[in-house]
Amino acid sequence: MTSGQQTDSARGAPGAAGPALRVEGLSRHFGSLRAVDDVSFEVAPGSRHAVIGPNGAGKSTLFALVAGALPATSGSVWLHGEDVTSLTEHGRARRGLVRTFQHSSLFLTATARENVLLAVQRRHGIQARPWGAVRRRRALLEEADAVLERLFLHRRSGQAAGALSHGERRQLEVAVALATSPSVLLLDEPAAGMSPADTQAFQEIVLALPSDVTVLLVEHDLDLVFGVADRVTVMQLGQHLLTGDPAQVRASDAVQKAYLGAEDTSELFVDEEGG
Ligand SMILES: Nc1ncnc2c1ncn2[C@@H]1O[C@H](COP(=O)(O)OP(=O)(O)OP(=O)(O)O)[C@@H](O)[C@H]1O
Repeated sequence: MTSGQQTDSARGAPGAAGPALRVEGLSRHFGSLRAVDDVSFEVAPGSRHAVIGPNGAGKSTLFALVAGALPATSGSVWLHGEDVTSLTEHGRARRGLVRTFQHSSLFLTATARENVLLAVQRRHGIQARPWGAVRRRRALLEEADAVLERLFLHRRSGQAAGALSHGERRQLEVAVALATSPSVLLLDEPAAGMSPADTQAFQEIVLALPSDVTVLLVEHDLDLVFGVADRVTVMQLGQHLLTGDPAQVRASDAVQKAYLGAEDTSELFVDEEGG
């Protein structure tokens, strides 16, 4: 079974209608600062949903609240209709809400394949005796290789993670997350530090993710956001400004003013037609 071939139970409630992810009145205060202030929005199953906003808008804090890395001051996080607010990051990951890390969490001396294999093994609960029977080993390797191929890393599978380029490492981080079989994949500023060419390549990777994996992406790079997202949430000063489809967000005066703090917004959203 590959990451794209999962049981309904691994994806949350079988055949569940309703959002894959919902945040309801979510707040996080640091002293008197409301870094995230009463934010509510929903992420539809299978969506590529981006969270954007100017510096200090609260995106990273929101991401940490959703992932379970930071406790909320108030509000709740729902995964496939289940309230996961009280669960740790690990508990949420076990239910399918899996994040990548902005800073590398890879074993740099292990190969790309070994990094993915470890995640596959963890998913199957194999820790003490990783290799077991030959047949089982082969099945696990096939699963790891399928993930590497989906992430366009199969030609690099024998390379040590530390020998990969920055962009390839970011790909591998997604591969490791995908190998744990998430229903909702959280991507934390994947384009940070990437060259334009790497960012372009990463766009293809996000587009190639299994369609039944819901993706929530926090990202600065608007080219990447508008290249992959079917839904965008905009934050400003900790508050939810707008959730809409990309065209609505591009057309919103409020969004453009939030970014520039001014009326001159002509350069902000440049699409391929130059508009
Ligand atoms: N641990 C913390 N303690 C105090 N203030 C914090 C903490 N983390 C974030 N903040 C503040 O909360 C606000 C939101 O920060 P956050 O990093 O979530 O915004 P962001 O939208 O991700 O910004 P950027 O785009 O610059 O990464 C900022 O004013 C920030 O200084």
